[in-house]
Amino acid sequence: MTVVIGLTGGIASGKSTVSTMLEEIGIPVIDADKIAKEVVEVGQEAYIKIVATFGEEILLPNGELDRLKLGAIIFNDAEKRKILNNIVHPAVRECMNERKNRYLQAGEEAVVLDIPLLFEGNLTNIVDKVLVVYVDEEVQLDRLMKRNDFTKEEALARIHSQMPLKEKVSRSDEAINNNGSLEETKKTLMVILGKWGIMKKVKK
Ligand SMILES: CC(C)(COP(=O)(O)OP(=O)(O)OC[C@H]1O[C@@H](n2cnc3c(N)ncnc32)[C@H](O)[C@@H]1O)[C@@H](O)C(=O)NCCC(=O)NCCS
Ligand SMILES: Nc1ncnc2c1ncn2[C@@H]1O[C@H](COP(=O)(O)OP(=O)(O)OP(=O)(O)O)[C@@H](O)[C@H]1O
Repeated sequence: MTVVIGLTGGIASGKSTVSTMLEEIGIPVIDADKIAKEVVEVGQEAYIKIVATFGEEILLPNGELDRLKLGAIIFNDAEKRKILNNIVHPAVRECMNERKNRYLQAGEEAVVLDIPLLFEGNLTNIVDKVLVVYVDEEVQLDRLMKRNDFTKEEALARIHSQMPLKEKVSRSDEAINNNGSLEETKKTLMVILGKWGIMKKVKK
């Protein structure tokens, strides 16, 4: 039986970093952020709905979504965020499910669904185990500001649009503290996979 792992955390807490480690050891990862970008490409159903709802002012001159502009709107307005989520999330869920089923049919030992909003979107029922990657808020703020070149205000708006990380940790099966080095994070990850019995067929 394939173990379906839901990997989640907060913005810039280190999910992609852990995803890369999982891929390196041969465990397939389905990335919700990547799919959320695919389903809003020009001409897709979700794209058309977004333009109809938010107006053409959220487009770049080439017709693609201006993600910075749309982000500035939805991370500062809970109602508008809900509207965008209701457009994008059903398409993301459908696509993730299709890909997950393909891995199940292929008989993979484990498959990871990297979903930033696993708890917020009530998606814990589609996974067997929940793994949360967490950091302290100062570390999160610092890494997010550096990675995206955000002001403190922009970064905090994004952090506060999500469920507090402490709550995610308390609802997880296992959690990785990613305040330290990448080596420490990898070590914790390997211990957790071992606990879940996911080591046997994994390529080293
Ligand atoms: C608002 C958008 C255009 C901003 O794009 P941008 O390129 O700046 O960010 P990106 O998509 O890479 O997301 C970065 C991180 O932001 C956080 N985030 C994204 N959307 C949301 C949301 N609706 N609510 C809370 N946090 C979110 C996640 O932690 C995510 O990992 C984009 O995030 C979006 O379309 N969001 C709605 C879809 C969504 O919920 N995606 C996330 C998981 S499916
Ligand atoms: N242990 C670490 N030490 C130092 N920097 C780190 C560590 N882990 C992650 N980072 C850096 O912190 C930033 C955020 O990490 P990452 O992109 O993996 O987070 P994420 O949770 O996937 O973010 P998002 O929710 O935005 O997709 C990146 O710039 C990454 O290189």
